[in-house]
Amino acid sequence: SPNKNCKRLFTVCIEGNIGSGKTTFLNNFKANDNMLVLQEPVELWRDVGGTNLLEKMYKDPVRYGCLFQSYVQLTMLQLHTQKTNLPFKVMERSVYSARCFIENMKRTKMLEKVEIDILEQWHEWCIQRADIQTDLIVYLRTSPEVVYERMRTRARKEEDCVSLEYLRQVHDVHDDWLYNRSLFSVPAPVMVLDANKSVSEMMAEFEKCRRSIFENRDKLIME
Ligand SMILES: Cc1cc2cn([C@H]3C[C@H](O)[C@@H](CO)O3)c(=O)nc2[nH]1
Repeated sequence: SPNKNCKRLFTVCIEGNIGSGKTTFLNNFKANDNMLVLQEPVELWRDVGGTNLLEKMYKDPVRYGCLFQSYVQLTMLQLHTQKTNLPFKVMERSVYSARCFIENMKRTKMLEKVEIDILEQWHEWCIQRADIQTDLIVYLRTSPEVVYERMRTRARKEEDCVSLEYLRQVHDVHDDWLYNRSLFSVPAPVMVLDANKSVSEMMAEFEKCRRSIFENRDKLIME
């Protein structure tokens, strides 16, 4: 049944590098009772029937990169297709940014051609056949040096071997996709925010973003 104001669901995906402030930004949306807020299912990736697949991927990306990304794809697809009667859904990352991480593994030769082919076929099927309507992408754009410091401070144990060089690579793929628009097609309008700012300065950015989502929802929805 359509949500209470009889308009179709409006979906926002928050994208950005590791440490770009997505979770903090996303948590602000939880204050709205008309939004389904879906954080990245990292806890699932850390415990796949007792296996910490995130840790294994970072320790041995050649051996576990493909398996990890295929599980990420499944868990993201589950979130994209999660039904709600609420008018808004806000997700942390997406099957689109999953493709960015796969692209980076391709660029850095972590994946064999056959692994890339299978992951891309899965991705293509998701895009063609699954209902993953996206209406707005919010890109928390950062510099690799800034997110490197934040990542070190946050000290997620699986990331303790992540280098600044890796963050530069992930940044470049996100920038090619969402800023330079020179990589994959962009499935929705993009709002680029300067996420190098402090948490308090980001609150103002968040407020602007939240207001423009509500005010421009009708305009932003592409029929
Ligand atoms: C869609 C998608 C999210 C995602 C996260 N990650 C990693 C980056 C961080 O270290 C951790 C949580 O975002 O998982 C990844 O390697 N590949 C991914 N693909």
